[in-house]
Amino acid sequence: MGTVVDAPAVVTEKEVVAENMLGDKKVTVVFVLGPGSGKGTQCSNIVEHFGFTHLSAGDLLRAEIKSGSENGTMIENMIKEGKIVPSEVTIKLLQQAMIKNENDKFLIDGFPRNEENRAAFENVTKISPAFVLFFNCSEEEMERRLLGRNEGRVDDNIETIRKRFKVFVESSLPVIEYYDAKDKVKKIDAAKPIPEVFEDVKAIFAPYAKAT
Ligand SMILES: Nc1ncnc2c1ncn2[C@@H]1O[C@H](COP(=O)(O)OP(=O)(O)O)[C@@H](O)[C@H]1O
Ligand SMILES: Nc1ccn([C@@H]2O[C@H](COP(=O)(O)OP(=O)(O)O)[C@@H](O)[C@H]2O)c(=O)n1
Ligand SMILES: [Mg+2]
Repeated sequence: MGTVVDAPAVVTEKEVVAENMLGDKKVTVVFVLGPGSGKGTQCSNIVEHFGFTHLSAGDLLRAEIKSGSENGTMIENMIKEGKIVPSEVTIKLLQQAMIKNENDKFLIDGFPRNEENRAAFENVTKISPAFVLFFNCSEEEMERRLLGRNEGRVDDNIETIRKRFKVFVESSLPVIEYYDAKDKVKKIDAAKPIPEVFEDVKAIFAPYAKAT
């Protein structure tokens, strides 16, 4: 009896996800990092001047808690401890928000916070950031800003703030180093007053100026 040889596998037409495409739109994504450094504050300015849509991973996670989602309790516990929520949860929220929005330019604030966030986002979405905006600020200044924020956040207390900074150093800095090796990091001195920080931000975003 002859050996039965498997027929060569038919090459099925795989769904090819093209780089930086979201459905049929090509998107520009900028990651914004640096804990308690004024990311949200500066993102609002960028939205106003350069026509980006601001997506804060932290805000999306907090909205998910409020919506009564089945993941709500888990997310709340992670935030209270300053820990990073599993990527699948955060990426789903970011992806949904990008798909829902007609814009093609997004500021993704507070993400990717660790290697798992970074790798999973690139694998799932095939989107690479145009660059990473890193607001650099000392731990002391970050503490001062977060303790004065007064938004009633469960994680803006000294104990959680210290944990968040430790997580930033251990988990988020390696992500910044990863992109720095690709020459994609634009580091900004965030210790200066808000308008001065925005002057530096403006210089970086000039190529994305809205056509008037
Ligand atoms: N350059 C700055 N100097 C002083 N305070 C700032 C500056 N930028 C932001 N803040 C204040 O610091 C707090 C944290 O800012 P926020 O934009 O929420 O930071 P992040 O999103 O990085 O945590 C807010 O109360 C904000 O008003
Ligand atoms: N990619 C992310 C972003 C936020 N988070 C959680 O949300 C918390 C608050 O994030 P945030 O970005 O709103 O905080 P700030 O850096 O803006 O003060 C983090 O400390 C994490 O617990 C997360 O798990 N994964
Ligand atoms: Mg913020």
